[in-house]
Amino acid sequence: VKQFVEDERSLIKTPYDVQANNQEHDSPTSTHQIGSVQHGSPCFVYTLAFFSALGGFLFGYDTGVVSGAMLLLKREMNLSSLWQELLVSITVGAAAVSSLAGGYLNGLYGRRICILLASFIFSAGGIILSVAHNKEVLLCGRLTVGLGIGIASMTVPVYIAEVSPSELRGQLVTINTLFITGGQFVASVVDGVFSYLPHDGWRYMLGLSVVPAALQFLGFLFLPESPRWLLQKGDTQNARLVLSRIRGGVNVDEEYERIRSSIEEEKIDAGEGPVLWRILTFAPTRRALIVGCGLQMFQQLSGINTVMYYSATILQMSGVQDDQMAIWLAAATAFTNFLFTLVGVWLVDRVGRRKLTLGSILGTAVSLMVLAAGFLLSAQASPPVTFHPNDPSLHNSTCITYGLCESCMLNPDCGFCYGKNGTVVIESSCMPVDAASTEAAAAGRCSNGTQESLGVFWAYNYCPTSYSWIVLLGLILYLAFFAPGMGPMPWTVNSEIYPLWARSTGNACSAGVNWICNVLVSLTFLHLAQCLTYYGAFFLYSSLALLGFVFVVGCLPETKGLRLEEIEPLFGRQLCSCGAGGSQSVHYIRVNGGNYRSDEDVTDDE
Ligand SMILES: O[C@H]1[C@H](O)[C@@H](O)[C@H](O)[C@@H](O)[C@H]1O
Repeated sequence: VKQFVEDERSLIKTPYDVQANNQEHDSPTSTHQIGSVQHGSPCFVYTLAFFSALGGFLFGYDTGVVSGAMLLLKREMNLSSLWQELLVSITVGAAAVSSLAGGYLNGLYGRRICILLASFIFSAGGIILSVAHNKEVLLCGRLTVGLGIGIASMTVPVYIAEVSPSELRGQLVTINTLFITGGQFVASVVDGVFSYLPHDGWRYMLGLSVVPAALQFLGFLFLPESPRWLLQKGDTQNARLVLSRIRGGVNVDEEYERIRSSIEEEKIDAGEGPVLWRILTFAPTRRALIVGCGLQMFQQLSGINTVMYYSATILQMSGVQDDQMAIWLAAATAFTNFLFTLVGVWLVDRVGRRKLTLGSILGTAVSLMVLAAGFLLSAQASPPVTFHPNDPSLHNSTCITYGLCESCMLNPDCGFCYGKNGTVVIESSCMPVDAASTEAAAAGRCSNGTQESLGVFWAYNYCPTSYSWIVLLGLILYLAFFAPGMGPMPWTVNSEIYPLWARSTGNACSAGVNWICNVLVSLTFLHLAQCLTYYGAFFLYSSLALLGFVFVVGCLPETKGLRLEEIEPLFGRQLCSCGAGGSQSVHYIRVNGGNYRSDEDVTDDE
């Protein structure tokens, strides 16, 4: 530590620093031009962003890997559907709880310790999962990784935002979401590869997350704390050293002074009592919290995780019969999500957060309508049940009571067994699904292993249709619109809209809202589909996305290019009147230490 401090001290005295100081004094405008400050080489900042975003990778990997692992686990451990559901949702539930707790830990111990803690928890969870010998230990492992995901999901964007120069901030925080979708893609490839192993493939799937987790842990042993957090805690010397290190010595004094004076001003705003109470009772932070939580809520309510989770089914509807093929096509879906998030990284600091989010959510709503229309047309053309097998073992089954493939498919206990004459469906029946696998019927022509020889097909969760191309089109459009904007922007915007004193708690609340809505949407999708059918469910998501569009039009100000300290004033105006891109032309002044007002409205006396 001593050596580190010495090194850092010598860094301050570099010619760079002298040059920076001179420049600053020569140029009277340098502290007031929005986004005009040129920083030194961002190499170190990229390194910081990479190691932090490994947290995003683990978030994506651990949420994505479970669907493939479950296919093997349910066979090897004989899991009931309740246990399968438990193993999937306990992770998301734990993430919701720990993201909320993460706010407190972040404020108290700092971003770096929280990232170290999350990577330690991820490693421990990975180890528990890979050596698990029964389902209870598995559950404990899934709960552990969930705790890691929650802390990482709220800490990493905050850390990256706080160490980035303003002109790169959007891009660097969005890289975290790129890593989330990258993690989901890698997980689907790992699932595909290890699904060929006859035994224990799931141990590798679940255990491999230890590698990036350990890498992040080791990396963060050597990486610094956020200078903003250090300054807030009064550790001025280290804050100055770290800032100098991450800026390569350029413009350090200016940034240091700006953060320091903003912390001083914030002390006046912050008031007394618990942070959440102070956020709620101070208008600008209350508005920021509504915007942050609203964005996270609409991200999940527009159904990303059902689309990802059911992509295999959607693709099966498009005519892919083979299960192994469906796994690989689900990997293609995850890759598309990743690819379009890359577009978001490229766009965010060019077009700005507001335009990107608006275009994305509108496109998402339209794509959901296309998806719904595809499902609607498929349902209308749903083939009827024409063959009723006379098997006494089926007499108690509800499956044989359905008259259409559509209703048969919506019952998770049933599947559709049919023959083909050219493209026409013939001799179709609705049969109970095999208890061990959804790949075959419990009895009759479509029971295990006999389909091919009898020339019949088994459709679980979908109906044979000629409109599947519309559904496929909807899926691709959905990912193309959602991934660049609605995927990353809620995380990016939340990392920058709160003042320092409210940042940990604000992000904890909004991340909590994200995880709670995630659980809600995933747990209700099947019931929703049963009550409203697939097209009803997707029309509902589409309407929610449209509602989100209205919310974004009214409430999301542009934060592109602004320094973190310049963003709070944007929320000094009434909520839902922060118009498009106003930040570049309107200047705000804090009046008498209270609310911000546009400088045009403030009199000289004030
Ligand atoms: O931003 C991410 C990303 O879009 C992921 O693909 C999704 O699974 C997460 O729920 C979301 O928070």
